[in-house]
Amino acid sequence: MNATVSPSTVSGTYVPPASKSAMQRACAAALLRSGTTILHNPGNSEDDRAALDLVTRLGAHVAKDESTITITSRGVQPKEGQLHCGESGLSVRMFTPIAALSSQELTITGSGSLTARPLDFFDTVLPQIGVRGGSTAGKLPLHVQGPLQPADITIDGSLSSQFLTGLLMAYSAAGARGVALTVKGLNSRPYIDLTLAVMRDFGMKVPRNDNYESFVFGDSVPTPAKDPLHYTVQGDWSGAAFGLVAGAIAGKLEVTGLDVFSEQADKAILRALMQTNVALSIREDGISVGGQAGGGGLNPFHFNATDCPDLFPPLVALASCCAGTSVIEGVHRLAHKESNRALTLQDEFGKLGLSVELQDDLMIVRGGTVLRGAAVSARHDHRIAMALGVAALRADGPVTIEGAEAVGKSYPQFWAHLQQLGASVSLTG
Ligand SMILES: O=C(O)C1=C[C@@H](OP(=O)(O)O)[C@@H](O)[C@H](O)C1
Ligand SMILES: C=C(OP(=O)(O)O)C(=O)O
Repeated sequence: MNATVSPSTVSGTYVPPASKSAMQRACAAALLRSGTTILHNPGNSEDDRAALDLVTRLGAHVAKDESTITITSRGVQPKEGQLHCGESGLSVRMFTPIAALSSQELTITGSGSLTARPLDFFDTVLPQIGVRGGSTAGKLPLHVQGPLQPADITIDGSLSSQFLTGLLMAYSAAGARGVALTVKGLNSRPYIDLTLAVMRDFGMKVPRNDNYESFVFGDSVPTPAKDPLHYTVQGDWSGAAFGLVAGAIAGKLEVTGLDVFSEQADKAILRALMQTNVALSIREDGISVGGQAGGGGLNPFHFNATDCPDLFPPLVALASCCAGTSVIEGVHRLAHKESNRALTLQDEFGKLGLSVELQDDLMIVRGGTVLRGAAVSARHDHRIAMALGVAALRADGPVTIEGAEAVGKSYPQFWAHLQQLGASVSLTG
């Protein structure tokens, strides 16, 4: 599908979708408890659907109605030997240790960009916790046979926090006691805060976090959550970052449905917006962004995105409209996402005439000149598609984004939402 976005202004109220990071964690936590969980504001992205399919195959019963999803479980009891993670990095990395709680032999597969993403972490870690199997030359498919036995181990947290998320959940469900997960060089730290928050909300045993270097499971026994457990999935700061940037560069929006106290990493978009001097008001019941007092331009910004790497694409769209050079740190975190995002941002924004320079860990974006209308590609990456769609609002002519359906991975309603805000978007093919 192609999306053609013509220069437009946006206005009105914007409500982002449910966070797939929160939704996938909630699915895992619902699988791990004995009882019934009712998810309110459930997500419907491709990654969310992959997680729901995984919990079904791992033994839970999933029932959907118009506004909720009910998951009934008695813990991990696989019904199938094959697990499919779609394209979701979080699902494969979180559900692999969870699946290995069972003693059944399981094969874990995925599709698209996930088949190229690194999983060799499991080859060194699984044998230390009683799990046989591992990856296929560092990639999918994975083969595992548990049962996983929590032990004191040291892991590398620099490539991705998602492996640690899975281990924390699996250790907790296995009743870990008197053991510690030691982590070297953890990146994407707020995602671990989100994991621990979901575990707490689901009445799971939560380890002590010693400065993100050690997670210690003590002797305490958690109080089980009430049954049925009602859980509301938070609005998505990662998706909302695109809406907030659209408001900042091309109009004025009122954003609701976000928890301003959320643990989500991408809430940090607010810090970058503040540096640009955009008119911004942050309240518990909503955020208004855009419509600069006095009509002034946006200032460039310097932002470290090492712990919130998914913000790079919306930040590049924002930087394209700032008068001067913006610098984003943390480029090394981008190599193994749905695409190598440093290079795809450079190539695709380059077609719009934007200079994106890569210098070691820095991305240098020279904003301030009007983007030109052109044909670009989403490169099978949802966040690249959305960043191009938002930047196109301020181009000098239509921008056609090929492969626009990529948004389905995290935000299927993205193009419809942009249209509802008044943007000219036509979808073809
Ligand atoms: O745990 C999560 O929900 C995620 C963690 C981050 O990955 P890394 O930990 O690999 O940086 C992020 O990029 C991804 O989109 C979602
Ligand atoms: C990288 C992403 O997700 P995941 O790693 O879960 O596939 C993303 O949503 O940008």
